Amino acid sequence: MPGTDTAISAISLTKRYPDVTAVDAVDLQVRAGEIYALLGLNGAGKTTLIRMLLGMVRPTTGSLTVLGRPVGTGRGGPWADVGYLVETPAAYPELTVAENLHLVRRLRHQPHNTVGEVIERLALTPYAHRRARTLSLGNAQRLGLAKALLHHPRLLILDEPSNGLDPAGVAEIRALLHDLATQHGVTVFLSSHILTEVARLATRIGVIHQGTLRQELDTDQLPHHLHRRLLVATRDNPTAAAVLHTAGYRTEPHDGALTTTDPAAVDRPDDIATLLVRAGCPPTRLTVETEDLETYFLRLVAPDRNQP
Ligand SMILES: Nc1ncnc2c1ncn2[C@@H]1O[C@H](COP(=O)(O)OP(=O)(O)OP(=O)(O)O)[C@@H](O)[C@H]1O
Repeated sequence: MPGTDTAISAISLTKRYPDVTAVDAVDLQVRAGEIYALLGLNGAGKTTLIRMLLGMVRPTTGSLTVLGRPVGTGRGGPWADVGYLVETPAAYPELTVAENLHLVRRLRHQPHNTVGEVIERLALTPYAHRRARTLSLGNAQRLGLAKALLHHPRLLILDEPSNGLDPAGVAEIRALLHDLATQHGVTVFLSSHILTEVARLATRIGVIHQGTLRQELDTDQLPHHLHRRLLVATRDNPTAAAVLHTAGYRTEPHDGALTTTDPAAVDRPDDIATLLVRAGCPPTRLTVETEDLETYFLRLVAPDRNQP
């Protein structure tokens, strides 16, 4: 049984469609107060998993509790404490932003002033009296987030919340979600296909690929997972390679230089420099390169894909 500090608990959660297993035996525990990012390529199973969390899609097998309550498609779930945004949010197109929010407010039994507050919080003040159908994609997304947040939920479940936002909007939403989690104890579960973005926001990342959860990692451990290599160039690379080989380092030629992933070399480039200077082959270039986050992500989810 999940404890009270568990916001989401899924055990062997599976959704099979006739042609594809969209989510395949996923075990997931999200702790209260975490910002958990589900990361995956298009078609990985993110939306299906999120729809199951919200009771919009019935799992084929597996069990699921949200805020300690079993999720069914009927009434009586944890929904009063949950805010959500799934794909491009729907709004009444002929109603204004404020009117749309007042409708949600009445359904959620919230006081009148919550609408003004959430409009301000989501930087929607200039658009409050614009019809929803005239909003840009980014502002429609903001309206969707406003609807999700209006009733001060304890858990936010967001499918691609940065979808359609420009870089300033992405940064704003990131700051907002960070503030909700750290200052107000809100648990945030979100999906994304952009590792660089979630790496700046999430406390934990789950990588989903072809319906299975391939890896979970704490974001602060991310640097330890990135591949590193030492790149060294000299005026005579074949001789340098021979010197390093004799000293026990395996190198490979790369673009006018030599590279090695040997941790002893990557951690101590000064040793390599000393060795080469003593052999009369001083380095003209010596750098440690760290894999970028996107390359790491692709390596995790699609090792068979051609990478640059
Ligand atoms: N209602 C459905 N009927 C049949 N197959 C479906 C259905 N919904 C999703 N799928 C399939 O399940 C798989 C996972 O889809 P899903 O939408 O969950 O992925 P996703 O990670 O959210 O992708 P994206 O980033 O493109 O939104 C895909 O192969 C998709 O075609």
